[in-house]
Amino acid sequence: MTASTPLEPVESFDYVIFGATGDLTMRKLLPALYRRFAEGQITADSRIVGTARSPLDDETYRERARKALGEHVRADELIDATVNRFLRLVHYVSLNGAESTGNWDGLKTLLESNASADRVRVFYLATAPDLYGEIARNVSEQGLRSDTSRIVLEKPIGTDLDTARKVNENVGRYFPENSIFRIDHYLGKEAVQNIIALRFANPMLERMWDRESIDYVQITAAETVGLEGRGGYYDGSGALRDMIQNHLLQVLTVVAMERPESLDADALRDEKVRVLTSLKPLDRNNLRANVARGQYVQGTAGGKAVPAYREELPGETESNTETFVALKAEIDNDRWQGVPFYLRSGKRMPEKVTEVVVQFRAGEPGLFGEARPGSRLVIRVQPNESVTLPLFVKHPGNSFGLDEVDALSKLGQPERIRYRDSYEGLMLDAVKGSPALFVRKDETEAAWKWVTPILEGWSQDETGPDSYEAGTWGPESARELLQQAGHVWVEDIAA
Ligand SMILES: NC(=O)C1=CN([C@@H]2O[C@H](COP(=O)(O)OP(=O)(O)OC[C@H]3O[C@@H](n4cnc5c(N)ncnc54)[C@H](OP(=O)(O)O)[C@@H]3O)[C@@H](O)[C@H]2O)C=CC1
Ligand SMILES: O=C1O[C@H](COP(=O)(O)O)[C@@H](O)[C@H](O)[C@H]1O
Repeated sequence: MTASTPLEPVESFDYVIFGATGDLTMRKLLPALYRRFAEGQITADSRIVGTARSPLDDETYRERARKALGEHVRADELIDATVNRFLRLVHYVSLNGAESTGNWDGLKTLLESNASADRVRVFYLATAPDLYGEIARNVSEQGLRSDTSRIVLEKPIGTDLDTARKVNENVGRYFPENSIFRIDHYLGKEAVQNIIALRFANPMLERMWDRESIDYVQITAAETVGLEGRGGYYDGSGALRDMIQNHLLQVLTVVAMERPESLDADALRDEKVRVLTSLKPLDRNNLRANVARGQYVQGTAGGKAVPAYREELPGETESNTETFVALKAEIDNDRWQGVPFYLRSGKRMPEKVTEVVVQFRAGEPGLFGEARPGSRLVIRVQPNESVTLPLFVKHPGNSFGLDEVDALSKLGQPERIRYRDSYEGLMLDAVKGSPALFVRKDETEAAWKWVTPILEGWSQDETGPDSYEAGTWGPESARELLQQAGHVWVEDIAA
């Protein structure tokens, strides 16, 4: 299997991962670095230094890493000799990142050995976010931060506006904003980046991308999985914080932003912030009409009976955490006034699908009889990335009957081309110091500013989430949300 374009090697680097024994590192970060190493983008003298509190030596950590690659990299991408060469890059330092005592000297000695002073250092924080400030402080005060250092922050940045500001402030004391890379892996997805190309490289679409032509937009990120052992984290989070505040709002900004002056990081991010700050506020006064929340009960997933959310939680039965959210967002600007953006994400849905559906307005009655239904542009983010835009054409024969055909179908790549995992490109962008696909401080705070009143409204509403059966598209209230405006979710159109 080949990848889309050959990759240029990046300069040698040291990648220090805090939280190196955790799920994210094992499932996403190490596999991403391995794949880029296998493709020749990472030089053999680069180093990947895992740190966590667990007392492990290099060899034990490498064996864990080998096992993780075996589990999370596809068999046809795993080559023993390449894995062995990759593992030579991997080191481990046992360290409590939140404490100033401990083996910081060990980490420093390792980083300073056999490396020039200006070698790029990336500190990737894959721990709980309440440790970010302390880790940033220690990295800085222990003299590990250089002019060519960057710090990558995993989501979630806080749990509401106040805590997000604190995380940003605490990290910002030790790292300048241009070296802080807030990762949102949805921005690393090819099909999300492709929305920018689709909108601004096709004058026809660019001209039609507004309230004159577009009736409404749907952005769905549906998952079939439930808690997957992450109940401790998820129950304190819920779908709004876990998916909407970050991933879906990021997709929304890319769909809705004005044409940026260039593709430079700040030009793009300025436009994205403008979208976020133009979102009409949702709060307890208008929540019921604009937001539906749900929690799954027993049902079926992948042909198997699955338990209710509350039964999946360790020892907890009364949780009111939402595993599904659907909401209507409106953007208060000239381009989008009156156009609903329906956002929806949930666990235990019938299928794993992330999709943007742009519903164009219906036509007038005319030559072909009744008003023609509006076209629907469907941008499939995952799986099977594609873009489809059905058009009506004349049915072959003497009469003017119509057929619907996919005029623009499957921009997805030929079969043998591998769409790279979203973490791969982003992790290497951090090495290159390219922040365009990372979230700026004001973006993350603007997103929290919009989301926090929803959380506050819910906390004052004792009704809790509506139930939905696992394996369905969420509670009835999600359908009703669209029905008010005569709209329907895409699966109901197809049904
Ligand atoms: N897992 C996922 O799919 C995703 C996770 N995230 C976010 O990434 C972060 C990590 O998630 P995940 O890997 O699932 O979490 P885990 O609980 O699996 O891992 C946490 C890691 O942090 C380490 N750790 C905890 N305390 C300290 C400390 N004081 N100093 C140094 N290391 C410490 C732990 O190791 P030890 O106990 O040995 O110290 C462990 O390696 C979280 O913020 C999560 O929300 C974001 C997107 C997806
Ligand atoms: O950030 C997260 O994303 C995943 C979904 O990511 P995807 O790339 O598979 O769509 C989600 O399962 C997880 O709960 C959330 O923390």
